[in-house]
Amino acid sequence: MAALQTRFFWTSSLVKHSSRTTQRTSLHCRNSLVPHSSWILHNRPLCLSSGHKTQETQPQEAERPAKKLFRELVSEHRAAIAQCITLVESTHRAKQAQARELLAEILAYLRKKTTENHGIPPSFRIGLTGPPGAGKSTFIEAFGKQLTEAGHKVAVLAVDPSSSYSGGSLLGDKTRMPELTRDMRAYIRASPTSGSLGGVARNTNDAIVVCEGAGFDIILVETVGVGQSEYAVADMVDMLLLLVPPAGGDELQGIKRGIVEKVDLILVTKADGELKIPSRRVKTEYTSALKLMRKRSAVWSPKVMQVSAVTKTGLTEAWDAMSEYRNIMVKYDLLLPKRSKQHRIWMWNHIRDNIMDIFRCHPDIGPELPRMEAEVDQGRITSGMAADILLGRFRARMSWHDNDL
Ligand SMILES: Nc1nc2c(ncn2[C@@H]2O[C@H](COP(=O)(O)OP(=O)(O)OP(=O)(O)O)[C@@H](O)[C@H]2O)c(=O)[nH]1
Repeated sequence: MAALQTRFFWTSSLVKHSSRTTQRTSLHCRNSLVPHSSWILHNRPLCLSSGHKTQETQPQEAERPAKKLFRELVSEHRAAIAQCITLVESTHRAKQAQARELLAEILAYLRKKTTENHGIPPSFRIGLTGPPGAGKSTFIEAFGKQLTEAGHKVAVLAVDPSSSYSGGSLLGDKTRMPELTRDMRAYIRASPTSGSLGGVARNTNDAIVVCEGAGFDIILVETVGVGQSEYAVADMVDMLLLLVPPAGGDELQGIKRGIVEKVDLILVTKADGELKIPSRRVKTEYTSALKLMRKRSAVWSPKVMQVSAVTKTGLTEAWDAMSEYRNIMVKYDLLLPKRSKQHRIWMWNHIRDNIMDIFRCHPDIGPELPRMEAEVDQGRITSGMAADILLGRFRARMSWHDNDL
């Protein structure tokens, strides 16, 4: 356990701070209809500021709700974390204005902390993906406990859009991690219940910021290894881990090649008892598979390691590899640019999702869509022509016309 602590060299003076501006503008984009990103930073939402009184009429102004929540969050009031996450997930308009204000406060606070720490962000964001049954929650429970015992504060968040449809696996579900749930140095948040992957991903991105504001220095983001959620998580974290079970065939247990190309560390789970030998074989398979893949980074080659959450073997070594990765990213000034790039990706994802919704719900477009799709299906019109017609109709009805641009 001492090893876990002493090898955690995060404060390097080698790194220069490089991407504050990009982070600031992109992470705030809470609503794609906001006209300019700086508006959020420099103006309080109109609905809140309109009732502002002068000192003469109201000498003791009540503390604004977002300000109060922020103060409680950074003072590490435990209840404030859930309140803040609920606020940033809210779809209520007035609450969204408060959420913007809260996130702006947290981001400013985190920027300050990053600057004070020579440009190194105060948290390490680690994504965990893997097929159902790979042993993710058991690993998080054992690994998370080791980290908290070594003095870290660990937040566990989840990206699982399937849970909102099927009521099925609730990642981050407290019953799956009983010890970590009771641990005061840990915080576990089940998957948000809002619908689409885009919505869930957006909530998770904001929840990461809240947890960082609350002082969690390790943020574990768990996802199911199905659908698109595993790709989404890759763009939310500093490092991506793939957990694979020791059983399976020659096809790398059906794990998509695409995700293997994105991972930074592969952990073959359940390396204990009778599963020790299959686990070693799977490790060899993945090591060979990685050698055949195109090298993604000049500074880091993904590793494959064996772990057992039951016997707790390999956990310290896995943490050492994670710390090494982070230290390398910091040393070569790659961590903040990686985050900036991710924030930009998500800003455009949210804008795209919102604009698609506006387009589909437009009164001149929505009713036309089934007919247009049928025409395209039957080959009466090309897909390009159909898109041109619909977009032309949409553009004609928007308040901004080509002449205004
Ligand atoms: N022998 C052994 N079994 C393990 C280990 N880790 C997990 N398991 C078992 O593997 C099964 C699945 O573990 P989970 O942690 O629930 O796996 P998961 O990836 O979170 O699965 P989902 O909840 O379906 O996504 C359980 O029966 C665990 O007891 C391990 O290190 N060794």
